[in-house]
Amino acid sequence: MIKTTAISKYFRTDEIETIALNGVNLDIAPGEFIAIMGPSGCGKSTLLNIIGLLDSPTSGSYKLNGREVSALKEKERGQIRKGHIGFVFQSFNLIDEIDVAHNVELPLTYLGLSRSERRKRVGEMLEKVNMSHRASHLPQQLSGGQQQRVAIARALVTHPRLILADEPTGNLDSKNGREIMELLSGLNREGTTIVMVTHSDRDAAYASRVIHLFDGTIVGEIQKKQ
Ligand SMILES: Nc1ncnc2c1ncn2[C@@H]1O[C@H](COP(=O)(O)OP(=O)(O)OP(=O)(O)O)[C@@H](O)[C@H]1O
Repeated sequence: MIKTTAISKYFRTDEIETIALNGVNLDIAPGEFIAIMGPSGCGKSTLLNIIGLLDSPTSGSYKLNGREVSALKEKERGQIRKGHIGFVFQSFNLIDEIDVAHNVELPLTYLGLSRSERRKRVGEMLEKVNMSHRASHLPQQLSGGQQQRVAIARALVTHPRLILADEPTGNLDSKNGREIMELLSGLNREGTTIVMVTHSDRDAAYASRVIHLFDGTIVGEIQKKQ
């Protein structure tokens, strides 16, 4: 599903050049649950952003479902993202001014679905994350764990085959964090591929494979026995 070959990413600001990724080779099959770990600044978010087509590599090849996507223009990258990739962030990134149902509906407005189809999907997703009873609340009226469940519903509403999560439990207490991990784990069992950046060994324990990054390079990998 995901194949990167010798991916590198340099950031240039004035005179300083930062090498965020340095020759990353990664092969992820459909249905895997990957955790990416490593110290602060080692390139985890950069790698996730490239996998999610939010950014392009400076060099190297990235094939998503067999298609070379490393050098696509932002417009094309956006089109692939819209229907195929769901994002979950540490800070939830919900829109404060609109209620839960409208937040979850947002990604569907770009897909040209009818209003009734959109409503149906939003209802299904809120049920899945156990948030139907809060559909007309504003995000700020919810706990952190509830906001993250809404964010996951929003990531799922387009039925993506790939979910990318950047420290999804980073702002949650351990009980809410565990609930979010159980939710992601259940989605993975249903067939969704998940790539997650995490600092937490407890969260990484849910993954089928853990990849360790250091200074922009993969330095180790642990495959769990099934
Ligand atoms: N837009 C940018 N411009 C310049 N440098 C950047 C940019 N984004 C990231 N970097 C640099 O690239 C390196 C990798 O950053 P990245 O955010 O991928 O690390 P990370 O492993 O996710 O860190 P953390 O665990 O602290 O979130 C860092 O040295 C960072 O300062």
